[in-house]
Amino acid sequence: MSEALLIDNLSVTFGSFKAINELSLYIDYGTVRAVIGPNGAGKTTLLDAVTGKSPATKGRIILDGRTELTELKEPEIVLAGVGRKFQKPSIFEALTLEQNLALALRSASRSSIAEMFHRPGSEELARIQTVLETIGMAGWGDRSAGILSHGQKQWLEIGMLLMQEPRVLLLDEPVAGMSDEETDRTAELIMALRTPERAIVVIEHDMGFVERIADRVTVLHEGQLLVEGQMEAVKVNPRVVEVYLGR
Ligand SMILES: Nc1ncnc2c1ncn2[C@@H]1O[C@H](COP(=O)(O)OP(=O)(O)OP(=O)(O)O)[C@@H](O)[C@H]1O
Repeated sequence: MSEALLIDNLSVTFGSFKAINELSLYIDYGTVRAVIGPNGAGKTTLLDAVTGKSPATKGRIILDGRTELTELKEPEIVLAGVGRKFQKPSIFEALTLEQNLALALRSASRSSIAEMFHRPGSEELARIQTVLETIGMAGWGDRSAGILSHGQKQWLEIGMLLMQEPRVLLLDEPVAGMSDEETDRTAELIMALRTPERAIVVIEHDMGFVERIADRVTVLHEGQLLVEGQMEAVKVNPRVVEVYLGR
């Protein structure tokens, strides 16, 4: 099987500054990859390049062995199978969970506001129920998203991504601001989302969380790959301790 995501000699430049500097890595289906590193290492920029938010200056980003993402626009990248969760949830608090999930199905194609009031068909309703179960919120479909806790809002947003059935799921600091219990549940959710048809990439500063979920860890430093491997080896690597963990 092809890699879910192949990053090949990627550079992203802002003016004369190289936020990503000739970076190569690949991520297999069925795995969770954590991307760690100090502030400014280029982690968010890497996700921005994958999703088309920041254009690559050089290099290739290949989805599923065939789709060159650097040639696509942001909505096309979503439709190609890349879902991204930003740190701050972008749910609609005035709508119910079900309406949020229904909307997520159409938002990638940038439909009109009128779509908000479209009534979902039976197939769509079934998908919404499955997603609500996956995120541990079965039976909550008709509740307002505005009443959710911080953690629940994050899970709803992950649910909104799942409506698109992404092959690559990108999560930017998914447990920032969460309680220990919410963090535990998020780790369980991510493990449940790790299927053979999907790859998950997580940027995170919570090393305990990374240790629990990551099959492999990529350490970035100044836009380049510092070290890659399993967390047990990465966390005792002297270079990683020097630039990141030991600080
Ligand atoms: N749009 C932009 N214009 C100019 N510089 C940028 C832009 N986006 C990011 N940078 C710079 O690129 C570098 C990498 O930033 P990035 O946000 O990718 O780091 P990070 O590893 O995600 O850091 P953090 O852990 O703080 O989120 C930083 O020096 C940042 O200031």
